[in-house]
Amino acid sequence: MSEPTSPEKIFPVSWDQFHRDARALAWRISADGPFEAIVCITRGGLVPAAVVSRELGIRLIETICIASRHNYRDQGELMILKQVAKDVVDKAGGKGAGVLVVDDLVDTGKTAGVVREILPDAHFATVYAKPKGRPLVDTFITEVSQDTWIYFPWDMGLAFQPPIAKGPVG
Ligand SMILES: O=P(O)(O)OC[C@H]1O[C@H](OP(=O)(O)OP(=O)(O)O)[C@H](O)[C@@H]1O
Ligand code: HPA
Ligand SMILES: [Mg+2]
Repeated sequence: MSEPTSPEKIFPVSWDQFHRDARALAWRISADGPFEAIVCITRGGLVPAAVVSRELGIRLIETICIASRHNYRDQGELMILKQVAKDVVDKAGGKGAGVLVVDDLVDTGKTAGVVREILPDAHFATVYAKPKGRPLVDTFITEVSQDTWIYFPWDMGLAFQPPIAKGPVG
């Protein structure tokens, strides 16, 4: 995906907003439980998983470590660096029933599709969703267009903003 140029194609998220959205996700999921374990998709899923586990009182947290963007935005070959532990997969019939899978967002759905193959009966939750990946998630909070890039707070820092009107600053 090329760099978006118009402001509406850029979706920056502050820590505050991310916390609020992750907590809203926990509220929305709470009726679908109880869940025995969370499987979070690293690395992006680590942050919402911390918030959701605190809100829903889930203390068994497992990871599946997947890397797909080896070069910032360019999606490359999807690599599973660490699988889900067998005892978590084996819960409730071996297909992930009672397991909550958490990620920060679903974009093309490639990552979610791979995890769904491993845990077909798990409940899949992301904070944000883009249209292509949306059918793969059970619960999400905010949808953005496919050509929007979401900037997460852990990828950003404070920076000077030039005024909207052109011309010399000051
Ligand atoms: O729906 P998809 O097109 O598969 O994209 C979504 C995935 O891409 C990002 O992870 P990434 O692989 O970049 O790694 P990271 O979580 O370590 O940043 C994001 O955190 C999702 O896991
Ligand atoms: O919009 C995005 N933002 C950050 N990481 C991502 N990984 C896939 N899509 C995105
Ligand atoms: Mg990720």
